[in-house]
Amino acid sequence: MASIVTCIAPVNIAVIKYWGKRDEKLILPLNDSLSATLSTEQMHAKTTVMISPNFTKDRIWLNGKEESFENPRLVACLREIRKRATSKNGKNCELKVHICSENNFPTAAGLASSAAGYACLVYTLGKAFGVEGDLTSIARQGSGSACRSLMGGFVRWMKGTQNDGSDSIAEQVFHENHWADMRVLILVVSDSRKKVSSTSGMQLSVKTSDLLKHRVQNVVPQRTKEMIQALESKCFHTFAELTMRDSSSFHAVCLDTYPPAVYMNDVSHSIVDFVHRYNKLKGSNKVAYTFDAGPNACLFLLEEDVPEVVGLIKAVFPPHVEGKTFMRGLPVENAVIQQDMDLLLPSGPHEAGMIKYVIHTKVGSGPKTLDGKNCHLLNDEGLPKNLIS
Ligand SMILES: Nc1ncnc2c1ncn2[C@@H]1O[C@H](COP(=O)(O)OP(=O)(O)OP(=O)(O)O)[C@@H](O)[C@H]1O
Ligand SMILES: C[C@@](O)(CCOP(=O)(O)OP(=O)(O)O)CC(=O)O
Repeated sequence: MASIVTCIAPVNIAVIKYWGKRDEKLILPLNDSLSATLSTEQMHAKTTVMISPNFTKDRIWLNGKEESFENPRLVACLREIRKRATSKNGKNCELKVHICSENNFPTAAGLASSAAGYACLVYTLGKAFGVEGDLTSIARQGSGSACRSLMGGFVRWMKGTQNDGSDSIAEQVFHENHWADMRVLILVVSDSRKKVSSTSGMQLSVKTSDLLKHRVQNVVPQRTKEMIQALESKCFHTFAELTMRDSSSFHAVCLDTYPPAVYMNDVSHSIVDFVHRYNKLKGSNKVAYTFDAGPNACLFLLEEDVPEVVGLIKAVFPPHVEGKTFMRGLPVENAVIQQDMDLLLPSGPHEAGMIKYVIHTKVGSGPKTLDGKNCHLLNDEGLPKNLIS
């Protein structure tokens, strides 16, 4: 008998960045990291897993196209799930799987698709094979940051000290409702594939950057403690400063890498400048930026400040085409405070189209199983319903 299951999983954005591995194969990090899981309403990976005695080999389709199963990270995740399933129900784990996955946002563009993608893969495989217990140590082997997408709210991935990685797991630090008015704006500067992947960028940093050693030993441990305190007490000013400092510390390591790994571009730096000018005008930190391995900005802010900040973003970085496609996930009308514009725009608005679109979202929950036949991405024969030839 064939069985089929479909799940969705969220993206996460680190406020204390993971950058550098102590073990490439098991994907063990050099430092702890801490992230916010984003709501699946705006951005998610969706994965269907079908197990059937009729299948002759394991197959995977990603965004409508069949991909090779030779990918060692994919193989590792499936092997670990089967290993865990063996001890429970020895029969199913011998059967072959068909996997079909889609992201509802750009893949490999620095928007954490690998995190949502591998979290969803491992979560769905876990459901299909009846595996219980911690899955973060398996998702980690798909992509390090994926282990943080298996839970909602604020999540900490512990570096661990064991050579086998058994203590390098992720845990929820605060539930998604802990800071209910926290909001997130993703400013998409580019959604094309990036030149240097996180995997190879961090490999080179480990080999060549002295600053990375300093970051791992002297910066991250203390900053992580302070970040947890700021989250606990919901002190946005401190949370914002720590978030911005950690983003800059990570990009400084990228520049200290030889040859340098350059992920932020001129638009990213204009966004940094805009945020600092705005915070100065307000007299405290109202917005925080963080950048992953790409030029796109992720802004954290409180709900009450969203209308003003969104209005200002539109004025400072005017869209090419005004309308629904620029602002996604935001139903409210937004106001701009015109009298403050001179301080934010020392030399007038930027040219149109520097920011392609903005996704408005919030902190959300972990992966979910979907119900109903229509939710599956595979048909009764185990082939994708939406195949791109
Ligand atoms: N839904 C998915 N299911 C399985 N694998 C996925 C999925 N989405 C992405 N991936 C894997 O992740 C890879 C993209 O990872 P990459 O780290 O290059 O980009 P990113 O995650 O968008 O960026 P970053 O990690 O810097 O935020 C894809 O090529 C694919 O192998
Ligand atoms: C900058 C980051 O987004 C790096 C993410 O790196 P990945 O998890 O994509 O790398 P691999 O473990 O090699 O797959 C920071 C973070 O998410 O913590």
